[in-house]
Amino acid sequence: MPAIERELREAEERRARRQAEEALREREEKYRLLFNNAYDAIFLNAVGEDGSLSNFLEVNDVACQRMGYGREELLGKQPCDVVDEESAQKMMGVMRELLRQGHTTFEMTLTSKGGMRIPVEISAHVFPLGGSRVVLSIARDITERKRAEEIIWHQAYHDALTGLPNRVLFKDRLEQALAYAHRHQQMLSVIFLDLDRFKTINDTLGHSVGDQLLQAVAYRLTKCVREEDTVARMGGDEFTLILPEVTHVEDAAKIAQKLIDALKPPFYIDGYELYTSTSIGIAFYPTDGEEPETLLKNADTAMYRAKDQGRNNFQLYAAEMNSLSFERLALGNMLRKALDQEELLVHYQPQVDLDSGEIFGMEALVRWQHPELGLISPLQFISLAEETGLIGALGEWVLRTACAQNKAWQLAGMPPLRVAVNLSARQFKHTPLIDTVAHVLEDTGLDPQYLELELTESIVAENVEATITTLRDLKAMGVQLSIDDFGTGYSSLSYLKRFPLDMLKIDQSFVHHINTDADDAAIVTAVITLAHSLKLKVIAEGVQTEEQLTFLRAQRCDKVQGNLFSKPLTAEEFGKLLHKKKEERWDGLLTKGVSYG
Ligand SMILES: Nc1nc2c(ncn2[C@@H]2O[C@@H]3COP(=O)(O)O[C@H]4[C@@H](O)[C@H](n5cnc6c(=O)[nH]c(N)nc65)O[C@@H]4COP(=O)(O)O[C@H]3[C@H]2O)c(=O)[nH]1
Repeated sequence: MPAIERELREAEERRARRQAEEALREREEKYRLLFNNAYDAIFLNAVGEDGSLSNFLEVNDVACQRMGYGREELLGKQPCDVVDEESAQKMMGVMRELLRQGHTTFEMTLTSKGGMRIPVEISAHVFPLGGSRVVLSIARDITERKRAEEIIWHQAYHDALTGLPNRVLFKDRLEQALAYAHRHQQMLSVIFLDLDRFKTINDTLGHSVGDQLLQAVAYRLTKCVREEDTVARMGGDEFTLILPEVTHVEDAAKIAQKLIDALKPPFYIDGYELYTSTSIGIAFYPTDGEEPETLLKNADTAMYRAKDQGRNNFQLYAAEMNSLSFERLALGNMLRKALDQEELLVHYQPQVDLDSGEIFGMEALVRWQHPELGLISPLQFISLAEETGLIGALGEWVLRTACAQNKAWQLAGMPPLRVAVNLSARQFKHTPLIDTVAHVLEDTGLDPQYLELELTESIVAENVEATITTLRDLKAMGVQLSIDDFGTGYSSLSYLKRFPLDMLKIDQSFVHHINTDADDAAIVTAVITLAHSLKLKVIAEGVQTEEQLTFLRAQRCDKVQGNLFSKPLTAEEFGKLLHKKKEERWDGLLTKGVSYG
């Protein structure tokens, strides 16, 4: 081919190549323009062998802008780095579907660099590219749509005036709460509340004032309950509450009282000082019904009973519970005051060593001297103190009083004795026991060896490992430890070996019948033998007769306590007894069977 012709052809080829390259660049430019100016964020990822997604291979400008990242920065990330935890989990399920079908659409939430959550609808497709597979994801920002959906949802399920859940949402929540309570075998209570004489306010002062009052009432009601409780407005002046996980009837009664009290202070609306009160009905799952409708109906019935009773009170659907619950509620409030107003006192019951015949210690027993009701037994108020959370303060008060009194006797020249103080199960579990005991011993100056803590079987059997740790800490302090009411509870002897105990206390219910009931006698004998084999001392409580004492001595019981020797005494009486007994032994008593006190 002539040179000129070759040159022309080559020039033509170069021109064609340039044109093709130009066309390719233009096309690429167009695609890039489209890619970067699309309304949606676009991401490209490779799919690994195991179906996982690679780092972003490509992202458009919109993706960078919305997510607040620079391009290079975003390219270094994986999808799971830019979504919240819930979305990350969702993506795993979605990936399976995507790889199976080749495409899918789903909603999730992206997290921007600044931590902002961006709800998006993702449309994802899988394509083959260069021998492997890639996923192209187009993410449409649906913030506005979500907001609109939320507003619509809120309007459908909430009361427009107060913003509280409405009847529909209340029913839905109640159904869910009932299903949960059923699964976990828990109680649940439904409260129905109606404002007293609301109609009068509405009719005389107008709807605007009425509406504002309802809003203010709604606000006060929600302040009385926990976040997981539901307060709803059923319409008019009727409100309902769901209290999940109420463990005692008294808990619901207490909240009802709180609601009543919350509405007592005046409301200031449009220059008026308004007073309202409420009548409340309470129904419980499962005792008063298992269906939402039944529970609501029964709470409503109880509410009408409260109205009949003169308004401004609450009633339980099961009428027989009312007096009990009121009584305990009132007593709980009184107990709180009793602690402040020093109506509590400690009595001391001597404990006698059967070898020496001497008083070796005393049990501290709390008493409540109520100004009108008289002396109230601890059996009545200890459980109440546990339920109301007062046990921590009460227990510490008893411990401090008993230790201080014991130290005072020692300083007065009495032979040093050991004071035994009861610990309740809740006190053991829920209060910083070790710190409390250490502080009390330090403050009172009592040598730890003169303090004994009496635990019940239920304490030690409940959480063995935690109990062992606590008991070891107490023991390390030098405190004595005993098990109270032995034999009444869990009858598992296996733990005895594992606990650092000093003494075992035989419950008085066995002691009472040791001379008449062969079984009780056999149990007492067995317990003494067992305790001795574990190197524990045994004390029998509730010893009332000489026959019982004779039996216990024959069985080699170490120590005794009971009305045969002395009933629990005031601190003053006990001091006098110590004075009197300072020189004497209790042998005479033991052999002659004379009782003191
Ligand atoms: N029938 C009869 N009873 C006798 C005799 N000897 C003693 N008792 C009574 O038996 C109870 C012995 O105390 P407990 O088993 O620890 O049983 C105590 C203890 O579990 C609890 N308790 C008392 N004070 C406290 C305290 O400060 N804290 C805690 N957590 N519980 C306490 O209340 C329970 C009852 O205490 P109390 O009514 O003082 O009743 C005392 C005592 O008065 C007797 O010969 N015959």
